[in-house]
Amino acid sequence: MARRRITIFGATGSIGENTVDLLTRQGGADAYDVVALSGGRNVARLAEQARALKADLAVTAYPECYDDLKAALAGSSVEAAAGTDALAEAADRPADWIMSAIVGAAGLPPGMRALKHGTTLALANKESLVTAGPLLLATAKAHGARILPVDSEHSAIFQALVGEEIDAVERIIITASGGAFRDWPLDALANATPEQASSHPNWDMGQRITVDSASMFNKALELIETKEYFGVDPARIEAVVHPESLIHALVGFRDGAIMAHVGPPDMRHAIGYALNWPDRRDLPVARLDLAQIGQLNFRPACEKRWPALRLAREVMQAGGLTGAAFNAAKEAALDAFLARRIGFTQMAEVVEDVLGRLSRDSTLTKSPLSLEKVLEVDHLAREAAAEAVSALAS
Ligand SMILES: NC(=O)C1=CN([C@@H]2O[C@H](COP(=O)(O)OP(=O)(O)OC[C@H]3O[C@@H](n4cnc5c(N)ncnc54)[C@H](OP(=O)(O)O)[C@@H]3O)[C@@H](O)[C@H]2O)C=CC1
Ligand SMILES: CC(=O)[C@@H](O)[C@H](O)COP(=O)(O)O
Ligand SMILES: [Mn+2]
Repeated sequence: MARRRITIFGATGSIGENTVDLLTRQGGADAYDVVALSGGRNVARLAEQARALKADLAVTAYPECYDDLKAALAGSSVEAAAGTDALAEAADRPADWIMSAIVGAAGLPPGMRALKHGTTLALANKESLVTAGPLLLATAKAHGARILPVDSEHSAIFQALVGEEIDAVERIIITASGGAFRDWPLDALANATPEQASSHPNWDMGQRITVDSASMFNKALELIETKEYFGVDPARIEAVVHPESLIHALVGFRDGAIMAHVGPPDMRHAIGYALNWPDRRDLPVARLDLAQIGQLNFRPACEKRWPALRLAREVMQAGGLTGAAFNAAKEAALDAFLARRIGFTQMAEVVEDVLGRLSRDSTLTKSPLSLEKVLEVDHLAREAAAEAVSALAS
């Protein structure tokens, strides 16, 4: 088999590090041609990864970090670059498999750009589908590109659907751990701190998705992601709380059968599946001892405790650019919570407020979907969220 050319956007993050780990275990620079790695502020780690994998190019998203990256790469053959244009240029470099693992809406433009070259995009960045799902899929189709899901639930659904027709699907169920505050009394949530919200019961992930897990905004994004990627009617998509995070998703078929994907909470499974697809290779993940586990638990995902789930239903119903507004408002609310400007439960209030304001005219539902329009709505929603945060914080 020809050596594959690989690029990783977001290499220094949690998904990025797991991807680098798998590539290294599968032969690293001896087995792959690493085209480009991108990171943000952690340029020391980015340079280390780029040297180890003999990458052609290392890009930091931040121009002010360029000098440090250049210095960290001194004496190596790795080219250094910085900024949004450099990310776009990295996406233009021919690659066979690209990991999209930047966090937030910032991950959308490089992924979109890469799809125009007909690549395979391993998509961890769920925000791309939430903000611009139909556009992303249409771009992939128009350019003969492929999108492979990496989010654990969506990889699980994808695997459960191998050999099946989507018409045979009756329901899709994604599981939710319930996050850091699953067992907290409802009235204690308002005083939850960023430190408390930043600890996940089962998964080791970046801080932002970990807090989103506690607020259920992660599951809200994933409901929308399911609708966009698999094209299933939202009424057929459910979330259920499963505290053990061992079943990642279940697909129910019209004959009543349910196929569940079971595995340890280790993202190297979903990343490795996408990396080796359509083959399966040995992966360094724990093997489950079901007798030892003994039992698996499930409980309803309560919309009173987690209003993000109700908001996700509204977003799926409205469609169009509503997902872009929802995600941007959520990102701004999360920033405000992490900065201690608003409380934990106020994040959902901010998002609901922004959706209410931006839905007053038909911009979100009637405008044609383009990258420019998504970025415009993203900007408007962040402005509206800043006002909502100021009102709550004053
Ligand atoms: N972590 C997980 O297990 C899972 C994550 N996901 C999704 O994968 C994506 C990545 O998550 P995760 O790895 O946890 O995130 P991390 O915060 O751990 O990593 C994010 C990566 O993006 C870089 N980055 C941050 N901000 C920007 C920006 N504005 N522009 C360009 N690059 C930026 C970071 O650089 P640096 O650190 O150098 O500053 C880092 O490389 C998210 O969309 C998340 O929802 C989905 C399922 C599971
Ligand atoms: C690993 C992964 O895919 C995360 O998105 C995970 O689902 C987070 O756990 P929660 O179920 O707590 O949101
Ligand atoms: Mn997930």
